[in-house]
Amino acid sequence: MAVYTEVTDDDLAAFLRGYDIGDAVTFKGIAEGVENSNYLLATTRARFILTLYEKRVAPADLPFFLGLMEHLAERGLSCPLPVKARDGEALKTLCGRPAALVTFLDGVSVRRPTAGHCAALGQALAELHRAGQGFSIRRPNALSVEGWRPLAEAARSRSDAVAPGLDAEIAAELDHLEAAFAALELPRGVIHADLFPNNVLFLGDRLSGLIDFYFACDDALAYDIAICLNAWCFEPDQSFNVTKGRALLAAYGAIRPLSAAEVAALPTLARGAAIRFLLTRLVDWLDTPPGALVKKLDPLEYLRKLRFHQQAEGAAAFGWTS
Ligand SMILES: Nc1ncnc2c1ncn2[C@@H]1O[C@H](COP(=O)(O)OP(=O)(O)O)[C@@H](O)[C@H]1O
Ligand SMILES: N[C@@H](CCOP(=O)(O)O)C(=O)O
Repeated sequence: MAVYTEVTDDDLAAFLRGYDIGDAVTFKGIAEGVENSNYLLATTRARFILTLYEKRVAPADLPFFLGLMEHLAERGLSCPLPVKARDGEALKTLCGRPAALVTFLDGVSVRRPTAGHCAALGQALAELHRAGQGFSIRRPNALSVEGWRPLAEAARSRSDAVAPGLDAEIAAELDHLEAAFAALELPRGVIHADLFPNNVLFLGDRLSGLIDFYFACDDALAYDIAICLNAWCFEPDQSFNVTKGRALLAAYGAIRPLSAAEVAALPTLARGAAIRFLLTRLVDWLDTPPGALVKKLDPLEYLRKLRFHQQAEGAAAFGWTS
């Protein structure tokens, strides 16, 4: 579920008086999502998403997220556009939480992406990276390599209960990745950092929008590709689908060609992307109390992806062809 903060009809009416977007017609909580409280609002003029930012989103980061969506939308990317209130501000407070309205995007996310979906995703990711150029606010990636060991420490005494030997396996991988990442020098820019299938909308086979920019940050652009290869191109049996990887990489490269250094770095970046989601899922797995309504995501799915990358040799394992 993703309605942590209940908004009453009176709260909503008072909130909407600050906007010039018509009167509320329907208002309902959205079950999907993990981080924030989301509501679908239809007014006499249009549909919107109302988000109340919950505890994992630092209020100091909100100008980055909202400003980024505005920057990308102005450059033609199909992403939510923050709606400004009568006072010109997009960031407001509602029920004691930071809150914002953004435009609603049509489309549905796909559960089982095809190679065609992966190609559309690769193109949109490259377009996002291009459109992000020139965005003036900086946000370091708190979940890049410097952030992984603290997560592992937070799980440490308990991770072997999730899988025997997991703590030692994570520690050895972090030793490897900390050295490998330190040696990378790659083009950087704004990345989405969580562009999983649930954050990409399609109308039929056409990609209609990208959502959920609340992990976006500055990092190596190719790290975003690695996150997507992990999230889009593994099959339910945990085999990597090279056809999907090739489709994603080729479509990305047609818009923003990869440098030789980026191609060479893909296996390392994919290992990093695997441990990043392994660790955040592991901490959530261990810290979420029994009976909580939030759906817990399986950390071991990402352990299996990590093991695949440890065995893989070069970017050809992802379907890369020069
Ligand atoms: N701008 C939007 N247009 C259409 N649907 C949206 C939009 N933003 C969010 N949603 C819907 O709300 C759900 C949760 O949003 P999301 O930003 O992924 O939440 P969280 O950050 O809490 O994970 C999405 O899966 C999607 O169904
Ligand atoms: N993509 C992450 C979880 C974050 O969920 P979202 O609803 O914010 O996209 C994972 O799979 O671990």
